[in-house]
Amino acid sequence: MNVDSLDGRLLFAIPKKGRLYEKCISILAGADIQFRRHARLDVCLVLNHPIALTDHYIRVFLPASDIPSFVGKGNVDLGITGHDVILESQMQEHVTEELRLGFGKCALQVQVPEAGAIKTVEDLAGKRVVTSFEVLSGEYFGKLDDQLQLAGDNRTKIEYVGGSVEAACALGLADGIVDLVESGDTMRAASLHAIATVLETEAVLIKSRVPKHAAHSGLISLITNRIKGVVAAGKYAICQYNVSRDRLSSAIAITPGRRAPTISPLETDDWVAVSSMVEKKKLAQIMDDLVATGAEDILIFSLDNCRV
Ligand SMILES: Nc1ncnc2c1ncn2[C@@H]1O[C@H](COP(=O)(O)OP(=O)(O)OP(=O)(O)O)[C@@H](O)[C@H]1O
Ligand SMILES: O=P(O)(O)OC[C@H]1O[C@H](OP(=O)(O)OP(=O)(O)O)[C@H](O)[C@@H]1O
Repeated sequence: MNVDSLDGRLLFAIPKKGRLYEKCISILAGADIQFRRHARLDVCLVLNHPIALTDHYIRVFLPASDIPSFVGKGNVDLGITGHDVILESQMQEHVTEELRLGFGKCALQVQVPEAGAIKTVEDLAGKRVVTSFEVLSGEYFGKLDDQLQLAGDNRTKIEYVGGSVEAACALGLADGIVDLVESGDTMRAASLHAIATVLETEAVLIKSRVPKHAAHSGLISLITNRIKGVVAAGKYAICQYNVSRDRLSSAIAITPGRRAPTISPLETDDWVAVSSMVEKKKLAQIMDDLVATGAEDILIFSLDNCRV
């Protein structure tokens, strides 16, 4: 593909590797945006789109950490990356976070050796901190140093490393680190523990505040709505059950739905069937409560996709 073929097309960046990659691919597959990626080529044409999209849309694979600045400067129209990465690259004024995507959830935490003398961030202030997040860590310890009135050489020393941050204390490079924690396995394996949280983060869909092509705005909304549908389908399920009319109001209070539940008559006069959207993470409690209220034949259906 030559560079001219990018002209006028909508560009959508997703991380080329790493923690967010697989989920991004499955979200875009759910939005029915198909593509073929050639070996060693980080730009690829979308294959399948309905007439309005054909030849207007290109997927670009970039390092997660570069996506905010490409989108923020308007070179790329849409992107998926971590909220943490947007703040670290100081692009929050230049992009809008359109949608939280519900994956890539973790926390940026201050960590120190479990067995060491440092127990609090105040103990760590003024010492050496190693991190890949030097902007966010600099802001965090800058405020702390100010509060503790540390000046000059007594202020916290932040040093950047590109990876394996968790090894820095054991190697004698740092007194503490700032790094991402999800399960805590990496932290525990390095005999570290967290003493403060700098930031909670998850993957987000972003768009530029300064788009280069105003003509893309319709396509951007269409893609955003498709992705919203895929994300909502992952969050909700359909709950269907039968309940007697005299218990209907208490059952509806348990499953109010997004707008309202669908209620259908059954052949038996005094019973109805109820169908309602429910949050997946509340399913077990909802089913317990429905049983307790007298509902029967409770069925849960997964959603493949939706528009809500
Ligand atoms: N353990 C984790 N659990 C959940 N999300 C994570 C985790 N680690 C990283 N992330 C999210 O994924 C983003 C990219 O992290 P990842 O470690 O995959 O980057 P990478 O591809 O190795 O980095 P780079 O492209 O800068 O080399 C992070 O900024 C964060 O938002
Ligand atoms: O709490 P956990 O579940 O162990 O996750 C945390 C780890 O995940 C990330 O690194 P990743 O494994 O993506 O590799 P990287 O260090 O090469 O970025 C992060 O930098 C931590 O090291």
